This record gives sequence, structure tokens and C-alpha cells, in this order.
Amino acid sequence: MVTPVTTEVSQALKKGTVVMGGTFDPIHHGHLRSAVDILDCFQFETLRLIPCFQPVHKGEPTVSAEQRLKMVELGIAADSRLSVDAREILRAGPSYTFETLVELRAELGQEEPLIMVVGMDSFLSLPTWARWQDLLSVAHILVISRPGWEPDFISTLESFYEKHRAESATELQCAPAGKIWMQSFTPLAISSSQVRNLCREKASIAYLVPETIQRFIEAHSLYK
Ligand SMILES: Nc1ncnc2c1ncn2[C@@H]1O[C@H](COP(=O)(O)OP(=O)(O)OP(=O)(O)O)[C@@H](O)[C@H]1O
Ligand SMILES: O=C(O)c1ccc[n+]([C@@H]2O[C@H](COP(=O)([O-])O)[C@@H](O)[C@H]2O)c1
Repeated sequence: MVTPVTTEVSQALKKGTVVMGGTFDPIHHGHLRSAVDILDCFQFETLRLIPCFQPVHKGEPTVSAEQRLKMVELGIAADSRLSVDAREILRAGPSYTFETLVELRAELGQEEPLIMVVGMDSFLSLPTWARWQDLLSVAHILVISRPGWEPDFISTLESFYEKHRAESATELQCAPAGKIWMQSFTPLAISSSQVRNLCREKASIAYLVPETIQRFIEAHSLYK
């Protein structure tokens, strides 16, 4: 079944810690615009990007964790509401999201809403994640639209979604964890693999990533 994704501007949520994990190999305007859309739409004060060290579901990243972290730092510099949380890189080993959320929950206490942002493609793969059914015991899940990915769920995910979906985005503010909300934002069909492929083909990556990142990639001869 294809589930509708909300497009209208939701009520301000303000309260809560919002995190967005990714390989960020490299970070691009699809990630950054989504983060800004989330902040503007729900009026959260901050959003933390969490670059993973070792993705558990795909091959090794093309460049080092330090280089990916540096590019995230460069990417967020233009908006003081964005921050980077390097805990998965410092922890090293496979970057299990459940472990990260449990750590965050311990730091935030039991009351603070914790909201994990994932793109639609990541959400569709949720049943392959470690402890996926337990993620909602520590956080809410905010699913954001991504061009090319429809909310067309396999039955396990559909029943999980139906059981936990919020009736309105404001429910994410009323409890520390446990709800799923889907929201549609500026559709930008940009991916890190597209950026890497363009670099390999010696084609321009202008306007897909911030200029600072384009310069960093060129200066360090990345993605050749
Ligand atoms: N253009 C985009 N629009 C919305 N969400 C996105 C977009 N690109 C990435 N995301 C989301 O950001 C998170 C981190 O993505 P990731 O760092 O793997 O980038 P990617 O572009 O998907 O990389 P790759 O092409 O290497 O698979 C994921 O939850 C993903 O769904
Ligand atoms: O914990 C897991 O089993 C797991 C499996 C797949 C993806 N994730 C996380 O999902 C986020 C997006 O993944 P990716 O591959 O799109 O960068 C990133 O933070 C990953 O660590 C986590």
C-alpha cells in the first residue's frame, strides 16, 4: 500500500533533540536542504548530523571518517542551528543506530523527545536494521520524502508503521519516543553516489554540494 506523506506545514514542535545520521560520503545539498526544511517547518532550535564510522548495511565509505566529518563541518557552517555529533566516529566499529540512540537517551534523560530523521529510502530498509523494532522505545522516527522513493511498504513495515504512526506531528512533542511521522519537503534528487560518480568522470559537482565542499574535494583529490 502506498501511504500519503504530509506536505502541509505542520505545527511548531520546538521541543526535542533532532538527529540525522548518514554516511555523508560526501554531504550534499539534499541532506542540508532537508535539515533546514525540518528546522523551519517544526521550529526546532537545532539539528545534529551524526556521520557514521562504519555503515552496517553497505560497503566501506570511499573516503576516511575524518574527511567525511570535515565535509559535514564545512557543510553546516552556514547555518548555526546545525551541528555535528562525532560520537559514532569516536566509538569506531560498526555504527549501529540503536546503540547511538540509547547513548543519546541516557544523556537526555527519560522525558526529552528524541527524533531520528531518516529519508524514505532508509525507512524502507528499516526491517534490516539491528534492533529495528526497539528503535521506537528510545526515539521517534521522522521520515522525510526523497525523490524516487515512494512509501510503498512491505507488510512487516506497513504493520509497524500503522501501529506507531502519529495522527499529527505534534504527537512527537507529547512523548519522548514511540511515534512515526512522515513529511514531504523540497524534492532534491541529489545523492552522494551521484556526486562520487561525477567526480570520477571529472564532471562538475557545482550546485550539488556547497562550494566549500567542492573545494575540499578538489584540494584533497577525493573520489577520483
Ligand atoms: N536528496 C535527499 N533527500 C532526502 N533525504 C536524503 C537525500 N539524500 C540523502 N537523504 C537521507 O539522508 C540520510 C543519509 O544519507 P546518505 O549519507 O547515505 O546519503 P546518500 O545520498 O543516500 O548516499 P549514497 O548515494 O552513497 O547511498 C539517509 O536517511 C537518506 O535517506
Ligand atoms: O543500525 C543499523 O542497523 C542501521 C542500518 C542501516 C542504516 N543505519 C543508519 O541509517 C542512517 C542512514 O544510512 P545511510 O546508509 O543512508 O547513510 C545512518 O545513520 C546509518 O548508520 C543503521
